[in-house]
Amino acid sequence: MQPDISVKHLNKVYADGFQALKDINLDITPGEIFALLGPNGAGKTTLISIICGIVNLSSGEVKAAGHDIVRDYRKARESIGLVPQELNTDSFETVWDAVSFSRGLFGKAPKPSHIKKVLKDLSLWDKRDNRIMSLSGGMKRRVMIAKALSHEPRILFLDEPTAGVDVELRRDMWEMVRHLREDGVTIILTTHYIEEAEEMADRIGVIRQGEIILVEDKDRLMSKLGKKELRLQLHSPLEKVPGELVLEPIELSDDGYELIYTFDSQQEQAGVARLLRTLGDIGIDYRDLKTRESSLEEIFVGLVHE
Ligand SMILES: Nc1ncnc2c1ncn2[C@@H]1O[C@H](COP(=O)(O)OP(=O)(O)OP(=O)(O)O)[C@@H](O)[C@H]1O
Repeated sequence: MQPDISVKHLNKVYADGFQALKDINLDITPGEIFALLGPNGAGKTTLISIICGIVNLSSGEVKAAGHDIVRDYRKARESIGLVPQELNTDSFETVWDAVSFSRGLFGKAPKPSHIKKVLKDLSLWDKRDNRIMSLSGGMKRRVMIAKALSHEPRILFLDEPTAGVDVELRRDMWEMVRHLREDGVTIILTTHYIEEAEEMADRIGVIRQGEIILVEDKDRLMSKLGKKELRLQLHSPLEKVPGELVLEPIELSDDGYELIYTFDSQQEQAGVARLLRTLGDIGIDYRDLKTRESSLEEIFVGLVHE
């Protein structure tokens, strides 16, 4: 299957000589939700802006829906909807007019049925005759998405879609993004809320100092790099980790009532079984046992600080 976005050996050096992107290679598959994670200044916006034709590339090749973004700019751009980080919505226009106008910018003939569907999908239909400036922040954000979808793009970029929105609205946005995917839209989002990537993404790319350091299926990433923790609450406190267990990745809590065993998801079964057997052999009783998996956030922090 031809990727919806194909980036090959992409480099970006800004006019001041700063190299913001270094040999980026990335393919985005049709219909996936791809989350691009990286610390501030890693190059996320630069990468998105190049794919969307807002910033010029220095070298390399980028295609969107099979069209080269330099040689075939119009076709490439037409296939993309972009919801930028900055809200640009201090407008006297009505929601309906603004969204219809955006479609016109791509040279597409008016299609009120599509505008109506987009506004309904984004719960903006009741607000269609309201001026944008009179809407709440959350509604304005929806208008930005509606504008980005007005010309029926097959690829949607969301740059920090939920920055500064409250938890409830964030959940609404996630729901909306899932619906878009069900409609067949390919979605690429950048986010600082790692929980957002964990919740939504099929695949995750991590960018650090202009380089993509990892691209991985989310579930595989979490099972590959994630750690699990097993906490055993003991009946009576221990003074130190028993000699039989000192070679294991095990710690004793300060009060002596808890043994904490950390293990890779892959080693799981053998290690835990051995541990529990040993505890039985040496007569240590526990009254409760809890496991915890590391979150994507912990994995991410580990990756970017390596
Ligand atoms: N026009 C420019 N000229 C020179 N350097 C720039 C320019 N735009 C961005 N940069 C630099 O390129 C690097 C990447 O910036 P970019 O905005 O792409 O990062 P980001 O990952 O999107 O960060 P954030 O999460 O803060 O939005 C930063 O060091 C930034 O200072």
